[in-house]
Amino acid sequence: SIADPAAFLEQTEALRTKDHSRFVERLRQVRREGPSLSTPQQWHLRYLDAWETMFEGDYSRSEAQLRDIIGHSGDVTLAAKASALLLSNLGANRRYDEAFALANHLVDDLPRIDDPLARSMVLMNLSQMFNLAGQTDLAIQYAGMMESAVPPGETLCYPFSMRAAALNNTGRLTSSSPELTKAIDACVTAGQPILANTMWLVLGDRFIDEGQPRKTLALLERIEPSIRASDYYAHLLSSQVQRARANEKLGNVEGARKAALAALAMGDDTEMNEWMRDAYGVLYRIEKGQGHASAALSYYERYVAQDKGYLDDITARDVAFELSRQHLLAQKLETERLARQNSVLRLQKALETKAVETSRLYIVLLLLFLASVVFWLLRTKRSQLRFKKLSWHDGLTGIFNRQHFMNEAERILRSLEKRTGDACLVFIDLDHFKQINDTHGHAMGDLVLKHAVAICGQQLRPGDVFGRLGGEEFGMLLVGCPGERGMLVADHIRMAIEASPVIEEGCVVSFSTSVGLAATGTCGYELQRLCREADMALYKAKRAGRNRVMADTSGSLAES
Ligand SMILES: Nc1nc2c(ncn2[C@@H]2O[C@H](COP(=O)(O)OP(=O)(O)OP(=O)(O)O)[C@@H](O)[C@H]2O)c(=O)[nH]1
Repeated sequence: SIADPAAFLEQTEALRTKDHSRFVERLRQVRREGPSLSTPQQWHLRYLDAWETMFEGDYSRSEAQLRDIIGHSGDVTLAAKASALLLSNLGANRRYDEAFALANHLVDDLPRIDDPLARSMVLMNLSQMFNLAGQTDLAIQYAGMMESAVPPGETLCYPFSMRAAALNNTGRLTSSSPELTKAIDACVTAGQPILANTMWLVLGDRFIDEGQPRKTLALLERIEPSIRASDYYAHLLSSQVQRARANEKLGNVEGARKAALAALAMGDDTEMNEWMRDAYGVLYRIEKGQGHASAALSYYERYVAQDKGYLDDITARDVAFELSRQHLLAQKLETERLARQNSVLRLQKALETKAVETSRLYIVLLLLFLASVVFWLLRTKRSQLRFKKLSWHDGLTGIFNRQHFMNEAERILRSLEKRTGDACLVFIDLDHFKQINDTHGHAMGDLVLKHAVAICGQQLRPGDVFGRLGGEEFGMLLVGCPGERGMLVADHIRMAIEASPVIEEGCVVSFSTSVGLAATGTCGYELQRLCREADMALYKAKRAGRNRVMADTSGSLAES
């Protein structure tokens, strides 16, 4: 019984041409015993069934089985073997277009087929297919590939047979060619009767062509039991035809006729091949030789029909091969075109990327430019402001200069006038400042000016305006301040200055100020008038002995 189904199926496969009847018997055994098979084993069994179906000549059923295996088994090796078998199936059915298309696929697939047996089968069928197409060089090349990688357990029988068959097709093979002898030896040693018979029959043909028909007959005598045992249709037919031809050559008319008729009895009339043609040829010549004109004509017509069919077949193969080659070439060109198109697209993409990068760069540059413009504008604005500020302020004391003081005073007076608010314009002049300069130096003079400004600043309120009018003379606009209060503030300033001398490097410099005041309440809001009045009051204070505050000439305010 079947203990190891996987091994059993392997062994069965190895027997398929070696011992065909045992092969068939073992397939029956599997059916009988029905061992449980894994999915891959089930597919393997289906493949062996397909092989046998084809061997028995049921090509269409075999084709369906093989296509099922190729499409659905999911087993690369088995699919390759099935494809190889399908190739010879299509070839045998003269479906050359499909056969060569498949052959081209298999040539492409070859590098991916690792399994040695599957690879060998593919190579063998490719060799056969190309031999059929008259591409003997290719056929020999694939036989050579088979030869250099014989799978374990296999022999050189297949590759040598393929090579001999291809050489036979070229017309270069003779009965003594070493290629033929080697093939026969290898197949006999390997115990491959079918392949050995194929080679023997080639030898038989060569003997006839070389004018040694006796040797052919002797050979046929020897191999007949094996041919009968194998029950291989092609051999049964071709050996009869060979016998007929050999007998014809020897002038053995009856033997020739008998063999030719036996051959014709095997096939049917729709069959077109060189053997049927040769059988009709032999019969035609026999009838003609015997003067049977009508029989001769009838055989001749059959002969011509077969010959035409055979030649048509050869043409069909050539055309199919040529077509498949053109198709392949077209595919290759298309692939190259696509590759070129791809590289153009790649270049375009690279260009687009570059363009995007460039525009990005432009944007960045533009932004940088804008940023620098904004920065430059800000800087300009800042320096403008700084210059403006500088132009508004006195360099030594930091308070408003004369011009800006006047502008500001004018502006404020305008708005005070509208709401009749109060303000006092106060002019302050340091007393005998020239003496300070002369006695203590100009630097000390500067210090005294700054000191005086600091003291005045302490007496001011936010909103008041303070500026240096020139030299040691200062101006103040006390905003929201009526005359009387202005006099008090001015006197405060005077007293504060008098009470805080400058002490510098052990040197004490005391100084005083004279102050003139003009109030809006008495002089109105006209700046010029206020200035005049304040100036006159200051003059009066100087004249009256300095270190005092005097109000405008309207006289309502007292001296302090
Ligand atoms: N150190 C210093 N001296 C200045 C500055 N501006 C003007 N002066 C000096 O101030 C002095 C002003 O003198 P005068 O106008 O004669 O008046 P005064 O000496 O203060 O006498 P009275 O005003 O009459 O009390 C001059 O000697 C100027 O040189 C300055 O910015 N720094």
